[in-house]
Amino acid sequence: MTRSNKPRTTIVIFGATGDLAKRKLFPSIYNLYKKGQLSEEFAVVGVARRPWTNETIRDTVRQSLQGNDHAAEELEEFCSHFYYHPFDVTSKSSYHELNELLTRLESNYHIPGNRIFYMAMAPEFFGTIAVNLKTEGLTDTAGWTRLVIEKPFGRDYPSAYELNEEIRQAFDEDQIYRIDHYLGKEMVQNIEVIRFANAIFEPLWNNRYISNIQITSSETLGVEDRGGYYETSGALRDMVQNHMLQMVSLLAMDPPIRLTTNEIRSEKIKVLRALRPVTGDKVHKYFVRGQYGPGTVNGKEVDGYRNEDKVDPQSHTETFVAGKLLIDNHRWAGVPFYIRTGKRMGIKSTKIVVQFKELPMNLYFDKNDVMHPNLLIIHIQPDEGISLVLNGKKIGPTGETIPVQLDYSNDSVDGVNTPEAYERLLYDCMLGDATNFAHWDELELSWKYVDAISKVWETLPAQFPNYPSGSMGPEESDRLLSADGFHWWPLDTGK
Ligand SMILES: NC(=O)C1=CN([C@@H]2O[C@H](COP(=O)(O)OP(=O)(O)OC[C@H]3O[C@@H](n4cnc5c(N)ncnc54)[C@H](OP(=O)(O)O)[C@@H]3O)[C@@H](O)[C@H]2O)C=CC1
Ligand SMILES: O=C1O[C@H](COP(=O)(O)O)[C@@H](O)[C@H](O)[C@H]1O
Repeated sequence: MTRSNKPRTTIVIFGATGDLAKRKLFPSIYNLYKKGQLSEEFAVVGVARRPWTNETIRDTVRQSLQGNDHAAEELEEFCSHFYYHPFDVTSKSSYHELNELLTRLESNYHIPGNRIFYMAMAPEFFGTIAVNLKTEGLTDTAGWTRLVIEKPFGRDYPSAYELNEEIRQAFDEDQIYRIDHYLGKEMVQNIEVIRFANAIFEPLWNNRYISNIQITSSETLGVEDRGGYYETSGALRDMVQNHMLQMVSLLAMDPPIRLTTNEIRSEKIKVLRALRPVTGDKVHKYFVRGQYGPGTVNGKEVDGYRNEDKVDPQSHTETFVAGKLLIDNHRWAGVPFYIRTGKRMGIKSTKIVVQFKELPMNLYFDKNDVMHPNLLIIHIQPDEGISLVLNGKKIGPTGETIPVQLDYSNDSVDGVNTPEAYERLLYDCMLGDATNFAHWDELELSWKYVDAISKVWETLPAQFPNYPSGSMGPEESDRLLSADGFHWWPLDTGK
């Protein structure tokens, strides 16, 4: 790896004492370090209110890496690059002191003023911090400065717009890296390759050959300790506005003319522009919401959502969403994209199933009434891979057809341990590659799409809870597909 692939950088983590930093960011930075993707000359500065010291943050980093395979000496060397700065987001002097620390570290580590500011604290501070970074001179360096913004980016279009305007006072669009961690997942990134590097798929990737596409992201966990946040969000804002619509865009976009950030983003944006808005009465026809009640998940009895910590016992917040999306363009007219996501479901799985249309005529009608449709399954997590379901001859004299499956699994490739989404995204940010981050135009369109749905849901209380924990969501979700003559493919299809 050449030096240009490992820019000398300081990473400033706002919210370094929090959960995200400990669970995702520290281990990701460590993995980059171990793989040699970080320059030896780097510094990480943790910022939060708690009166921690450099030693406290280094201890926390050590704890967060427990269970990782590492040599003690290597770990100590890694931790020595971590610094802590107690901070008040509204105090100018906090920014001045931080700037002094950064300047000192840049001199010690020969870092040419490259700074990543990572916003990992409550979203209400994102705008204030961004503006202060500019006004107090922290973006005024000899190198580049980039702002990484965690979700949620607003809670609807107006609040997202306001936040964006605030941030744009301080950073240009090309300096802003809005995280959608699904875009860092190995198999989400593979969607593009499967589509654009295989002659057998792209010619069929349209409404002549595909009957429907199903995207499921189901979780077995409930809201855990995030009840407070989730009450203001719900599954539509938490998962659909970002991760689910990002996957729809990647599946539906036209081939970009080049694999550059701008060309890819431009094609994804066209998909979001072509989404048929779901408004008024249509919301009940095209979207289903659910909330989990008590039940059994992985053999364990669990409470319903309304009994979770920091949740209103009468809450109308949805923990499940299924929807039918239509894309009004030549390629996709008439092809439903079904999405489904929920908490406390029977299985943890993110999967895409592309169902191809039937052949015009079934030559094997006397042996099989119905032929199994061809399926392309993209396994995103926890297993990573691709399956193709074809029809073959059943062994023996009957001449019947049976579905046969070709499987590729990332796990079966020797020595492959696919990087964590955060690891990949941090590295992209260091390299200045914003392809796998959300552009403002994508946020604008996706918020407007989901706002129309939440507007209707907010006016009409739901009959909650309407699915037991451990199930696959409310029955209406099945009816959404059966009304069109389809069904959700079981999540163990292609395993
Ligand atoms: N945790 C996760 O898995 C995920 C989190 N996110 C997003 O990441 C962000 C952080 O989440 P998470 O780590 O879970 O949150 P936590 O509540 O665990 O941490 C919040 C952090 O912000 C700091 N903080 C809070 N108020 C202030 C303040 N006034 N001045 C300075 N620091 C402050 C806290 O430290 P202190 O109390 O010491 O000041 C703490 O370090 C949120 O936007 C969240 O939505 C996104 C996806 C997943
Ligand atoms: O962004 C979020 O994603 C997680 C699910 O992520 P995954 O990588 O485990 O699929 C979800 O639990 C959380 O509520 C949401 O904020």
